[in-house]
Amino acid sequence: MATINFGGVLENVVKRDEFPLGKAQEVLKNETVAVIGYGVQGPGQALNLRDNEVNVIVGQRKGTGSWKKALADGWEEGKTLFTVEEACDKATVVMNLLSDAGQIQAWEGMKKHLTKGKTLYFSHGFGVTFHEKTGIVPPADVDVVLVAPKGSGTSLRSLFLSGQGLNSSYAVFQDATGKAAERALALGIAIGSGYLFETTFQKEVYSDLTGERGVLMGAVAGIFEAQFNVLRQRGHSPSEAFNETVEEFTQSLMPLIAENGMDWMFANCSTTAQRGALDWKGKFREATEPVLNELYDSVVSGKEAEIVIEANSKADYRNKLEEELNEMHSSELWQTGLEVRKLRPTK
Ligand SMILES: NC(=O)c1ccc[n+]([C@@H]2O[C@H](COP(=O)([O-])OP(=O)(O)OC[C@H]3O[C@@H](n4cnc5c(N)ncnc54)[C@H](O)[C@@H]3O)[C@@H](O)[C@H]2O)c1
Ligand SMILES: CC(C)(O)[C@@H](O)C(=O)O
Ligand SMILES: [Mg+2]
Ligand SMILES: [Mg+2]
Repeated sequence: MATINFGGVLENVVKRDEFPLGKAQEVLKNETVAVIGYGVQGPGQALNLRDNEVNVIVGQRKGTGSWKKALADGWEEGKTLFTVEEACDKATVVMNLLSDAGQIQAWEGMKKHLTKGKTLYFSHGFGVTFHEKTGIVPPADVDVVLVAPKGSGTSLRSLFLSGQGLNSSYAVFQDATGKAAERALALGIAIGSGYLFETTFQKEVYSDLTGERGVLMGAVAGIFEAQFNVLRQRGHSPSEAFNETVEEFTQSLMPLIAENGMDWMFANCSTTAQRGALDWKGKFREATEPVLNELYDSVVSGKEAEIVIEANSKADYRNKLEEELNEMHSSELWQTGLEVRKLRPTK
C-alpha cells in the first residue's frame, strides 16, 4: 500500500511495484480461475490472465456469439472453454462477468457450485448491493470480492498489450478464508490493472452507475448533441459544427487534459478562449449539478437498477439496444463524424 496525497486528501492505494505480477501469480498458483461470460469485460480479463500465466478457463452459454468469440480467441471446448455451470464447478475462483441482468438469470445455477473456500468475484457491485432485486446472496463460506476496471474491457486489453494499464477499484464484501483481500489484489494485478483503489460494493455501484450515466457517457453524448444542434440551427455547416464540438475535443484538447490536466489544456489555448471558458464553466457546472444530484438519487433509490433489470432481462433486449445505437449512428451528427474520421490524414 502506498499513501498518496490526492489534492490534500490522503488515500491508500496499491501499485504494481508493491504488488508485482510475480506475487499475484504466487497467490493464484493453485487456483483454477473461471471467467464466466465472454461479452466485453470477459475477453479483456480472461486474455490478460492467460497472458499473465494464470490457470484460467472460460464459462459461456454454448452456441452464442460470445461462445464463438471465445473459440476464435483460442479457448478450446472441453479444455479451457465450458458451459457456465461446468466452469463454475471446475473453478476455485468464479469471476462473474455475465451481464448484470444475465447474472440474475444464471445465479441459481452458479450458486450450487460455490462451495466452501471458493472465491466469488465481480466487476460491479450491482448484483450484491441490489440483492433484494437480483436475489444474489452469496453463501456465507465463500470469499466475495470485486475488482472493477475503470473503463471498457476493450481498453483493458489494448492497454495491457501496449504495456500500460487501466485503474481499477477493489473491494471485499465477505472474507470467509482470511485471504479475500489478497486474492482480490492478486486478481486485480493479474487482469492488468494500473493502480488499485479501495472501495465497497455499494460505493462502486453508486459511483459507477452515476459516472456512466453522467460525464462518461450520458452527459457527454447529450452535450455533444446540444452544441451540434445549436450550431447547425444557427447556420453552420456539418463540418464546422462537428469539428467545433467533437473532433477538436477528442483529437486535440482531450489528449491535453489526459496528459497534464485541465489547466494545462486551457494554457495551451488562446487567452481569448481561456477568458471565455473560465467565465462559462461555472454556468455549465450550475446547470448540471442538479441533474447529477437527481441522477445520484435515482441510483441510490434503486430506480436505475430496476430500469436496467426490467429492460435487459427481456429476450430481445440486445435488438432494442442495437436499434437505439443505430438511431444514434444514423443521426446527422454521427454520420458527419463517420466522414470526418475518414478524412483524418494517415501516415
Ligand atoms: N463492459 C465493460 O467494459 C465493463 C466495465 C467494467 C465493469 N463491467 C461489469 O462487468 C460485468 C460484465 O459486463 P459486460 O459488459 O462484459 O457484459 P455483457 O453485456 O457483454 O455480457 C456478458 C455475457 O453475458 C452473457 N449472458 C447474458 N445473459 C446471460 C444469461 N442469462 N445466462 C448466461 N449468460 C448470459 C452473454 O452471452 C455475454 O457473453 C458486468 O457486471 C458489468 O457491469 C463491464
Ligand atoms: C466502461 C464503463 C462505462 O466504465 C462500465 O462501467 C460499464 O458499465 O460498461
Ligand atoms: Mg458500469
Ligand atoms: Mg464503469
